[in-house]
Amino acid sequence: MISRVGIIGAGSMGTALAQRISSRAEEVILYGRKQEVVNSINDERCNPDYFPGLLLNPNIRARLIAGNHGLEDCQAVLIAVPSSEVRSIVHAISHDLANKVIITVSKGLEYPSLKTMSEIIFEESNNPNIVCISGPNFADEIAYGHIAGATIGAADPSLSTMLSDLFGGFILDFSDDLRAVELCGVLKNVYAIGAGMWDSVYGNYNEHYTFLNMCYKEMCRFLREISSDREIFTKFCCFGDFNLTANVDKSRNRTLGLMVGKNIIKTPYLEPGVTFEGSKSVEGIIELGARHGIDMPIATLISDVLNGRSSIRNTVETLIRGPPRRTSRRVVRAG
Ligand SMILES: NC(=O)c1ccc[n+]([C@@H]2O[C@H](COP(=O)([O-])OP(=O)(O)OC[C@H]3O[C@@H](n4cnc5c(N)ncnc54)[C@H](O)[C@@H]3O)[C@@H](O)[C@H]2O)c1
Ligand SMILES: O=P(O)(O)OC[C@H](O)CO
Repeated sequence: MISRVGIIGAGSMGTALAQRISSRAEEVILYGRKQEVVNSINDERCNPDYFPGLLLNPNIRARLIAGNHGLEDCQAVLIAVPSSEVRSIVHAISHDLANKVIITVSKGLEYPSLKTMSEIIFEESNNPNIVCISGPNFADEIAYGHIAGATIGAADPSLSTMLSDLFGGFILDFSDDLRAVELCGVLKNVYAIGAGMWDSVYGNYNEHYTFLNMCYKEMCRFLREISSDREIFTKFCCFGDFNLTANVDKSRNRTLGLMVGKNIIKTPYLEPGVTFEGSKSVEGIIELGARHGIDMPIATLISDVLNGRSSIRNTVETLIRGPPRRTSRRVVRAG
């Protein structure tokens, strides 16, 4: 039984999971960067930055990440920061991670190493007891106790059993291919951006679901090559999270695609404080596909638009009609 859990990252997902699992643990310590947020969580049981209206459970305590006091007393540590921060954070707390279960929820890929979060965590901590939790999981709905499915990805089945109780509030499925579960979360963010881009040009239902099917086909082609779990396609980390993020405007990745497609923001862009994981992992997913001999035309087009190498309309035309054919042009001279 895991009685004390440390959660690194007092953001939307860290706070939401603190609320959700604190009903199944003796204590949850939420580590944040801002003293005022730590004070608010401890004094008013509220995280004003993310869930100002939510009264947090009384067994959630907050501490500053600096010094990570109390982490040594936790049986499990959950990493809930943007993927770009995982390596530096795990490196900083690695001495406190021995003999613990480490849980990652970050849906990103390190570039240019192309390593997943669990690969980074193992490199920095030398602790193999790593589990990924991933699925159709908007943090606010997690925080407010709504039903949610999630896949527990773990190479060691005993870890899945250990976490089944802690995450018993979720509807769970399981995979022994931890890396494949993580890569589902990376892929779905990329295609969510693409769905936003597409829907900014095409608003009909047939067009929307035609593109969604094209994305899911490419995602499954990738997973067939890299996943040892032949059932991954129907699991919450894959089908559920792909559909949630690509279809729902609450998704930051889908919203990014909509804003780019509507020219509301130009790329490359600086979005301080907002976690857009897909834009940081699209290049890595294309390169990882290439390493496995997998062509990723849709992810490539998404990258082209994100990086200003193509417009969304050209992208759509290319998707529908294929690359432009070279036709011999007869020049008719005027006069
Ligand atoms: N929000 C969701 O619905 C959701 C659901 C599932 C998974 N995730 C994943 O969880 C991860 C975290 O995303 P989020 O949505 O919680 O982002 P967020 O922007 O809501 O919160 C990120 C938090 O991490 C903190 N942080 C950033 N760098 C840090 C550092 N170096 N040290 C300590 N704290 C640091 C920030 O201050 C912020 O509080 C992402 O990979 C995301 O894909 C998010
Ligand atoms: O807001 P997004 O696009 O980062 O998606 C959040 C979660 O990953 C949904 O499962």
